[in-house]
Amino acid sequence: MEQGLALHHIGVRFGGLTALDDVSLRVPSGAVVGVIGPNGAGKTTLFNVICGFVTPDSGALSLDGAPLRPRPHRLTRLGIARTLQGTGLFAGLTVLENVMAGADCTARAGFLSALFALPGSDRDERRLRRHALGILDELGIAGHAHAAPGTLPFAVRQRVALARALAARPRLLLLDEPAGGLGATDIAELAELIRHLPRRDEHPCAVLLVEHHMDLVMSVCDEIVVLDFGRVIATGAPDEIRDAPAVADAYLGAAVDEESAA
Ligand SMILES: Nc1ncnc2c1ncn2[C@@H]1O[C@H](COP(=O)(O)OP(=O)(O)OP(=O)(O)O)[C@@H](O)[C@H]1O
Repeated sequence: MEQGLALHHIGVRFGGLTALDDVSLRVPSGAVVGVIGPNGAGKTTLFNVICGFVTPDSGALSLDGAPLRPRPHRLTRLGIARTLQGTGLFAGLTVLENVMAGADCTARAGFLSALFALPGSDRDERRLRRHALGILDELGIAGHAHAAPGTLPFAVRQRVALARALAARPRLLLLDEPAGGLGATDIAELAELIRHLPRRDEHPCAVLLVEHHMDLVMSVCDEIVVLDFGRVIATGAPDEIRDAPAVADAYLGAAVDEESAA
């Protein structure tokens, strides 16, 4: 049986506009797969299909060979976690509490009862706290556990958002433009972190990365899928994608369009 996520011939239309057209791709367990493409190519729509925010008009998804009908509130239970553009952290909670809140549904019940000091929740809370601290430590930000997210630099907040997603012990992590707003050093560190995710000692997870930042995608992905006008125009290893004429054409076309619009 094929392990991992697969999209089979996905089509999405918004009125008369075809946002995704016959898109197929795989994210095998243990792999980092990138989705790139010029503005409007369909990357966010693809992400939204996998998260269940957008229901495809045609095609199907599968997880470990079984049919998958994603719903945003059930993703965690399926072993899928995501980070969104921006960090989306809870401003009123500490870093540690934010990460504890990302744990799975059973644990989250523990977290909520702990938050409201319900009886019998101490053991759950200690277990959750240990788990969350372990992830903060793994991501090199344990020193910020008791800080309010708003007091921290953006790059650290991004890591907290990643830690919160990992707290749910996902087998697949969806990253939506994680390099947005980061400088070159932060991006290099993020690349190292992403490469580490499928090799974690506990709970290794595959990654689907939707990203504009080409250097990051080229340096972390095992495979890259290139979208243009909603269609897959190339799939391959970073070296193959870098040299593919269709990819250069798509980006060049987009650059020319932007220039003439300006
Ligand atoms: N909810 C929507 N209703 C109508 N059209 C939409 C909707 N969402 C996206 N589109 C259109 O679908 C196409 C694909 O958009 P999408 O946001 O998926 O592209 P993208 O590759 O993520 O672009 P960017 O890199 O600019 O974020 C675009 O033409 C966009 O205008």
